[in-house]
Amino acid sequence: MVVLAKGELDQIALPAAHPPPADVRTVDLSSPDRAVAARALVAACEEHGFFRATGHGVPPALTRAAEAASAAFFALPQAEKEAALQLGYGSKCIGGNGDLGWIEYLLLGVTPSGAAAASSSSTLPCAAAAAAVDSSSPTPSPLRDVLEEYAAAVRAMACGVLELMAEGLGLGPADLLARLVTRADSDCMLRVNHYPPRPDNNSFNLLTGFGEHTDPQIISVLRSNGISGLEIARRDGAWASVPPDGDAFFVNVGDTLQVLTNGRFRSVRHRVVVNGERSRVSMIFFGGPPPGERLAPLPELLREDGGRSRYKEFTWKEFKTSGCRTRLAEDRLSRFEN
Ligand SMILES: O=C(O)CCC(=O)C(=O)O
Ligand SMILES: [Fe+2]
Repeated sequence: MVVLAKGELDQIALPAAHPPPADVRTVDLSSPDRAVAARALVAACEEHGFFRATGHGVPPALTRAAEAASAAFFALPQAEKEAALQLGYGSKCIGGNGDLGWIEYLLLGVTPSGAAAASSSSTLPCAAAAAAVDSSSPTPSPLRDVLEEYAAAVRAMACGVLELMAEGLGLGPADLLARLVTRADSDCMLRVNHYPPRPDNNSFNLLTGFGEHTDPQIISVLRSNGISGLEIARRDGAWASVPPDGDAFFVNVGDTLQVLTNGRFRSVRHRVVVNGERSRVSMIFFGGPPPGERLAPLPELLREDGGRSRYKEFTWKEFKTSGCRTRLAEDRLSRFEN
């Protein structure tokens, strides 16, 4: 349940609008013709910063199990959910700076060796979010176990995406990008979002589920149940709705990848609108680099741009610390532009 105080419903109400469907490109990650798939991936990242991934290798039964276990958790009484500290439960507050949504969620820091509740309520840049709560002797949790297994499978897929991307961009070695999200200290997270149906006594048709933003990490890999709500901003700024797809995953370019590619790839602005009578459940893996990683346009790509870097160098920790003070919709990269 999402418990809103007086006046908060007005803050998350949205004007009625029905954006057209987004023209989402599909990339088959298991295509026998890798060069074709790599070109399609690069074109999609340049154009929208967003694509649908098929041939992803994540077992459908694992995805279904993770989603069903999450849905069962969200159906528990509120007090039980709030007591589940090891799962990083939160509701309505997105980040620490006043952004509200019709949402409840679980947020776990994931390392190659396991998952633990994140010590912050945000996947947005915030220094504290990097540090997962100590998981050395966690309380047994079947839900966390299945989410951990799911996160490992999606991380492997994200690595496949980043390897194909490196190939498409002509970068070497093959794991130049993938290794940023596979190190023991990589700052990766799994977020499970639940958008309950619209409240009955609500005079508004549409509510903000998750307000507009870009994801700060390198890459985000999202899947949702069959309920619509995700929208992406096109280059002209207009919103377009993403038709739900129960089998495929959606991949977002994050701010960090925009920087690494010197702006060639676009960190896609997106939001979730709650418009329905049925719950939406989405699970998103965020692939972020280690805190001390120095981030700047890759030299190979700079050469193509005549050596002109659009961004100053910064570490992931610096980016998160600076982003801590921002509201959700802010352009967090602007202060790092040259
Ligand atoms: O729940 C969704 O479908 C997307 C949410 C999102 O953009 C995020 O958690 O960063
Ligand atoms: Fe996002």
